[in-house]
Amino acid sequence: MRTPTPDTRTRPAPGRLPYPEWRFAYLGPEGTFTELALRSLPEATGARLSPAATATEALTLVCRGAADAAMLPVHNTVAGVVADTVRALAESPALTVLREVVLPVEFALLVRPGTRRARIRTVSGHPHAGAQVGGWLDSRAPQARWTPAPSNAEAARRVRDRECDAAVAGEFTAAHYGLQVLDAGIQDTAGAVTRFLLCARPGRWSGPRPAADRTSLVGRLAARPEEAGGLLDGLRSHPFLRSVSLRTVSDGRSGSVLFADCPGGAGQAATARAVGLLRLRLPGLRVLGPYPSATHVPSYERSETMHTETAAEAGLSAETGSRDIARLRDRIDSLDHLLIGTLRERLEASREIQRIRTRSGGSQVDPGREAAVRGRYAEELGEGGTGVAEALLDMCRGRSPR
Ligand SMILES: O=C(O)C(=O)C[C@]1(C(=O)O)C=C[C@@H](O)C=C1
Repeated sequence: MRTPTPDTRTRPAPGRLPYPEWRFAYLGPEGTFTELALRSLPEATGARLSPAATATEALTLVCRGAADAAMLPVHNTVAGVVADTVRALAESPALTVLREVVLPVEFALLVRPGTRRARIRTVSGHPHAGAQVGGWLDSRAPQARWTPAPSNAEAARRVRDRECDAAVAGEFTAAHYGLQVLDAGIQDTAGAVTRFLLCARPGRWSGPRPAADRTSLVGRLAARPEEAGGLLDGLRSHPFLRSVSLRTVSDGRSGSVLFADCPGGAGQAATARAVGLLRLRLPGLRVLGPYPSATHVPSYERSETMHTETAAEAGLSAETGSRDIARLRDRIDSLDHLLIGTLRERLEASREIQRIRTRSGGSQVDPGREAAVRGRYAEELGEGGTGVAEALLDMCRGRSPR
């Protein structure tokens, strides 16, 4: 399958320009798969799109208010997590994810017109592209030396400017840089897809709440990359985290960065439990989302308050005194997530018992059992425990007996 070429000159019908003033950053320069991913969103139609040289630069534009959202590649089914993106997300002040886009990716070898394969000495591309065409290059251009670039389109730019002989990029990238497609479909594995995330500052988008069915987390770990594996194994075996995908990359220094994907969004008990537990164990993690996965494609409306915030306000935290409070509140938020998830589960179990009992003619209430529940809470939590037990029982069976 060929990747479609985006026509940057085409303007859609006026009816398809609901948010013409949106400003998007993306991993550029022009001609990246990330640009394709961004252009696949209806919101990008007619909006101002700004290529950024790196993931960090794209997120900085968002944090400073110079862009409303940034599209970045985050994962590829063959090459894994995009380390630059995950590191940049971990370094950025609070951001969230609005949307996910998934695109099939196929690669071509691009050269200046007339270059023969035997004359290629240097080949460049994003490390992820390199990981997907390594076998092809070894067998078809073994003399070529690989030099990584921040993006495939940047590699194409380097070929155009004679800094390099060939680039591994999408076929559509050739037209942007006056290059020729020497070989197409050079990926070693068919059917690879890349996942992209549209990242924005929280609270800047309003409108209908889409069906958010995925929540991600990102953050720095104290563990060194070689220790991170053991840490992840421990987490993966926890019953709350069985359906959570956990991946780490090196932070480029001595530590690691974790990227986690949880199925489910706000209001789902299992997600709340998983998010709460992860943040409790790894307090440095930040929640991205929840957001609709690529199978759900809703539209967003921009918040009225969007332009009232200044760049100075963007992501800059308050002074030291409030930092401790913020940290502790983070912990409380994690604990509340956990509690809420657990409470929902308790509610379901309790209601099920009551249904079973009343269906067979019994009473909804079991005073003996309630006394035991009250006793346990009083014993474990002291005086306040009785009130907690009472509130719990009221919630689970309704408000009547005391
Ligand atoms: O354990 C039961 O029999 C329940 O029905 C559950 C439960 C509870 O939520 O703990 C709720 C109502 C009963 O009066 C007693 C206890």
